[in-house]
Amino acid sequence: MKVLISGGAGYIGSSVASYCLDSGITPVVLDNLVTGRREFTTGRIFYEGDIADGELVDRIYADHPDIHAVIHCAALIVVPDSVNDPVGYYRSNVTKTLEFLSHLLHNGCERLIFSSSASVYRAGDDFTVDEESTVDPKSPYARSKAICEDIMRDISTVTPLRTLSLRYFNPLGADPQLRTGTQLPRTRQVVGKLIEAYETGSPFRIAGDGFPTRDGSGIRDYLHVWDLAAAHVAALRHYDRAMPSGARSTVINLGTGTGTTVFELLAAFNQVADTPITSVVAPPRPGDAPGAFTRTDRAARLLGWRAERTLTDGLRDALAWAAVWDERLPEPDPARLRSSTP
Ligand SMILES: O=c1ccn([C@@H]2O[C@H](COP(=O)(O)OP(=O)(O)O[C@H]3O[C@H](CO)[C@H](O)[C@H](O)[C@H]3O)[C@@H](O)[C@H]2O)c(=O)[nH]1
Repeated sequence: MKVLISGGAGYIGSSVASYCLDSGITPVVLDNLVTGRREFTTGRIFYEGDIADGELVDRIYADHPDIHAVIHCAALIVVPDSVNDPVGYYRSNVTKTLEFLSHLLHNGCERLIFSSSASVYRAGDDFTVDEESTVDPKSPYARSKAICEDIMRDISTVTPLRTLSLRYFNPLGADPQLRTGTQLPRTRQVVGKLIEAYETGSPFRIAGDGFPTRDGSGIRDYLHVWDLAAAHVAALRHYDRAMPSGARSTVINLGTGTGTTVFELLAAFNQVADTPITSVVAPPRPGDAPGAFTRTDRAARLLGWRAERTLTDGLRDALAWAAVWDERLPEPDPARLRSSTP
């Protein structure tokens, strides 16, 4: 089986590509390398360019007429950046996705898997959500994902293209073989901040302890990126089963089913790290929500998939990835980051 992965040089896309290779599936990577890493494409079929570039998409299909499905991961993902630059975010995530979809339709694509986000949900009082929970995106980033899902649903109704949206909770860790991982060693996400505290000796800042959770800190559903990648391969293999009752589009949540607070995450990190880190309670980040974790029944039923790796596995692999990162990957060129938009 051959699969086109947009954003296949990013954190999730490259992990999915690695998992595909290990499963006997050939990934064809399309990435403009604005945030993706060329190093993650080494030895893989790779097209450098934009998802909105119709000629390029036509060329990919001409070169690979046996593409069975498309996994669309390419997107900008930083929530605060999306608040400051809604035009750029809607252009990258919505307008370009619409262009990409039209080029895929033109080339006869019938199966799409879309990287969506748990951030589209409004969580209930017990912090759990499932696929029937209210969609109430709070940032341009989250709204761009919800809009894309709506666009895909409309397109699926009247074209041969069926769409499966996978709503990710919080990925962490790296490919256990350390071929791919986060593009930067210290991401802005919480695990990046824990690693930064570990490496620099500065205290980790717990962003708020006044949320209505069991210990006051934010709660999330942390999912090993290798489990997340496995879910994509399950989705490729069980695509028809994932569309119950002849549905043309559906959504599935990908999480572990377990909520972890920041205090609990910190304790787990200190179990894994050889030197424990210190912490301070800081104010919450602007716009931060208490958080949510997912019920996992639909993913189990439709994909036959459940997360298998533990939080400890994820933190250990994140630390291992950070340790090899400096020797493997040079700093990205800041001029390139500034000058281009995916
Ligand atoms: O230095 C930090 C950073 C984070 N946190 C806490 O850690 C938890 C997780 O924060 P993350 O930033 O790792 O994750 P979020 O769920 O808040 O947001 C993540 O998921 C979003 C989509 O749901 C976007 O992808 C976003 O870029 C990504 O950071 C939150 O409770 C946050 O308050 C801290 O305590 N200290």
